[in-house]
Amino acid sequence: MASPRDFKIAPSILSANFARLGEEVDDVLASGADIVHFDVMDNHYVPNLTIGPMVCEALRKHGVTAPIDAHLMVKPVDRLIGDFIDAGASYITFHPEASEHVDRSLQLIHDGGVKAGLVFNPATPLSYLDYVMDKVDMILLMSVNPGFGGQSFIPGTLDKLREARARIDASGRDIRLEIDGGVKVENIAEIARAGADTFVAGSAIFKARNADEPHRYDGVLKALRDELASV
Ligand SMILES: O=C(CO)[C@@H](O)[C@H](O)COP(=O)(O)O
Repeated sequence: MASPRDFKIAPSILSANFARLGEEVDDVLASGADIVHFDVMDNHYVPNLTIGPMVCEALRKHGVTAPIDAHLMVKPVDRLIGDFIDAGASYITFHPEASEHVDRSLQLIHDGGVKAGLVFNPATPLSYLDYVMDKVDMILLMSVNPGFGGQSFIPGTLDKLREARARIDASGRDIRLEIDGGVKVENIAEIARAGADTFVAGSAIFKARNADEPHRYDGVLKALRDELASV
């Protein structure tokens, strides 16, 4: 299992103010976040419509140098992979049931020099990993059904995290185990104990600006890290 030093916090910009997205990303990174979690929704695979590669590229041009973790909630998958590679994504993750050829999609991502991951909805079995474990750099478990921020963490995800952690440990590979949905100060330690090392949090962070500095999120990020330090 990852040591506490390996824990990473990835604010989901789905909950940021899109009218001032560049500043929001600057603010949350300056406040101590590690990774920008970039939710791509297509109103087809999931019932919501968000942002695409042009916005990812705009964040890079704005000066964002932190890793950008592009979570593709889209179907089909492959036609967007090249665009996100060109736009500067650091990780590209996709849902295996949305890809015609999972192995090929992973290969396309790696061919672009980008880290690749698979995303599992609450009811999607981890068996999709069976023949591609050597080709994933990240496993993302959804602890809500994808499409919207602000939902409650599905408790059954804790057992799935334990199973995913066992698979990663057995593989001996350096694979991040990311959790997404309903992550808050109150439950992040329990989620970390179940095996996660990378924590996506949207509403918990972007609805918790510092009381005295409206453009900072240090307070909530410190609270999340304090909880992780107790694990
Ligand atoms: O991908 C998704 C939802 O589909 C997530 O990234 C949410 O944006 C997380 O939001 P919170 O549950 O943390 O508010």
